[in-house]
Order: sequence, then C-alpha cells, then structure tokens
Amino acid sequence: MKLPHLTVIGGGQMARALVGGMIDQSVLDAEKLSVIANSESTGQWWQENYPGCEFYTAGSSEATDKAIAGSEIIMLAVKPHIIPTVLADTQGHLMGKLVISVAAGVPLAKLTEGAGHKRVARVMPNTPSLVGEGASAYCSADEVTAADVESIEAMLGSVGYVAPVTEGQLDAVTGVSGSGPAYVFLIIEALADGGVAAGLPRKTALDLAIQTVRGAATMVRDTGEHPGVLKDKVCSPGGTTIAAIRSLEQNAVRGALIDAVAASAGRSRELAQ
Ligand SMILES: NC(=O)C1=CN([C@@H]2O[C@H](COP(=O)(O)OP(=O)(O)OC[C@H]3O[C@@H](n4cnc5c(N)ncnc54)[C@H](OP(=O)(O)O)[C@@H]3O)[C@@H](O)[C@H]2O)C=CC1
Ligand SMILES: O=C(O)[C@@H]1CCC=N1
Repeated sequence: MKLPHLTVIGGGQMARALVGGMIDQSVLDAEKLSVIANSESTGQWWQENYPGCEFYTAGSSEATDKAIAGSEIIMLAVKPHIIPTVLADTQGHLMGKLVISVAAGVPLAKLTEGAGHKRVARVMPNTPSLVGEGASAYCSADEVTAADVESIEAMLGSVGYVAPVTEGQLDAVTGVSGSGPAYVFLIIEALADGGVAAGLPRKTALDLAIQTVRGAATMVRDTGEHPGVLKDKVCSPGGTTIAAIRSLEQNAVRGALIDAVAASAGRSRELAQ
C-alpha cells in the first residue's frame, strides 16, 4: 500500500524515526511528504535525507494553505505542550483530514476539540521504527473509518509491530514500548560496561551485548516459550548464570523495571491534565 500525501507537524526524533522509516520501507514517497517545523536546520535535515519532500515554517500561511490543504493525512509529532499551539495554528484547516497524534498523554478529547471533528487517532510509536523494528499501539475517535484504520495499520505496520488498544491502555503502552527503547539502550550500555570491567575491549563488549539482547528477544518471540523457562535453560546448577541472577535479584532489577514502566505511565497520565 502507498500512502496519500502526508503532512507531519514537528520534524524531530519521533517524526524522523516514524516517517523516515515509512519512506525507507517504501510505504510513503518523499514527494508525498510535507514537514512543518520551526528551524531551518530541521528543514535542511529533511531535504538532505529525503529529497523531494517539502518543508514549511510553523505558523506560516504556506504551512496551512499548501502543506495541510494538499494532504489527506496530518500527523502531529510535536511535544505534548506544543499541541495546543499547533491546533490553534491549524484551526479550521483540519476539516476532512485524518489527524494522527503521536504526542504522549494528549487525550483524544483535546485533539478532537482542537481539530473540530472526530476523525482523529492517537498513536504511541517508538524510535526503532526507524529501522523497521518499531512497536506501536493506537486508538481512534468515533469518525475514524475502516479505511482510515487500514491506512494507520499500513503506516505503523510498515515499520514494525502494531496493535489496537483502548485509550485507557495508552499510558501503559507508553510505559512499556514508547519509553522502552531507552531502558534497553541503557541495559545494552551497562552490559558493555560490565564486559569492559571484566577485561574486554569496548567494541567487542558492545557487539556481544547488542547481539545478546537481539538474540534473546528473537528467541522469546520465535519459540513462544515463557521468558522464565528460557532463563532457567541458561542457568546451570552451581554455574555462572545463577550467580549473576542472584546478584540481579539482590539489586532488585525486576522491581526497578516494573517501577520504570509505572513511572513512565504515571507521567503520561500527568501530561493529560
Ligand atoms: N522520542 C520518542 O522516543 C517518542 C516521542 N513521542 C512523542 O513524539 C512527540 C515528538 O517528540 P520528539 O520527536 O522526541 O521531539 P523533538 O523535540 O525531537 O521534535 C519536536 C519537533 O517539533 C517541532 N516544533 C516545535 N514547535 C513547533 C510548532 N509550533 N509547530 C510545528 N513544529 C514545532 C520542532 O521543530 P524544530 O526541529 O525546528 O525545533 C521539532 O522538529 C512528543 O509528543 C512525544 O511525546 C512518542 C513516542 C516516542
Ligand atoms: O519521553 C517521552 O515523553 C516520549 C514519549 C515516549 C517516549 N518518549
């Protein structure tokens, strides 16, 4: 499936990962993309990396009259506190458009009020979308059609896993997969640090850490076995791994990760206020 013309408002990390990933996966042509943001440097980044796309300065009449008017889908990819500004800038111009927001915590009720209609979806994606390994969940308001859902699933599905959820579940999604890549990056960095502390060259340690996380995740997915069962198969009686697991449990790693997910979900709920 090829997407119709898309305008993304906000051209930062998440737009680069999601929309960049969609172009890389050929579901969107750069010629059918308009980007609206503040700085010239952001415009240059998009035009250098995705020649053929158009860039417009936020708040300009061209942004609304050319980019938004000429697009069927509008994606909001600005920070949550900027969403009211964007909705004010685009007031009256979003009629007849499918509006998709990736902003953490901003509820459908606020988005539909600002858009002036209910053809609005809320998505929580994550940055591995850039390499086609994203994890996204979405919910939609009342006027989103079956064809719109197909477009949303095609967009998100082209860059990874996608699941429909209720709006009430999106804060938890943010805690697990929206923020989740940061936890895993931190774990990879720490594993590599551990390798260096134990005497490995930095590059070898990092390469081994990356492949171990990738291999373990693939094994959970492909075998369908419970992660606890797979963990038990690594632990030889009286061996090295159970000594390490004991250390992890003494340092309350499970509790720390559960608390991390809850903290992110809680912050997402706060952003809705
Ligand atoms: N980063 C992540 O991993 C994830 C982020 N999200 C959500 O994505 C959204 C964007 O986050 P992220 O990409 O990290 O943020 P960034 O700060 O990287 O990007 C924000 C972008 O918004 C642009 N911008 C600022 N003000 C305006 C305006 N008034 N009109 C149009 N554009 C504007 C900025 O322009 P300029 O570049 O010119 O300064 C910038 O390109 C957030 O709501 C976040 O909750 C969701 C899931 C994961
Ligand atoms: O940190 C944030 O607020 C955004 C939302 C999820 C990931 N990054």
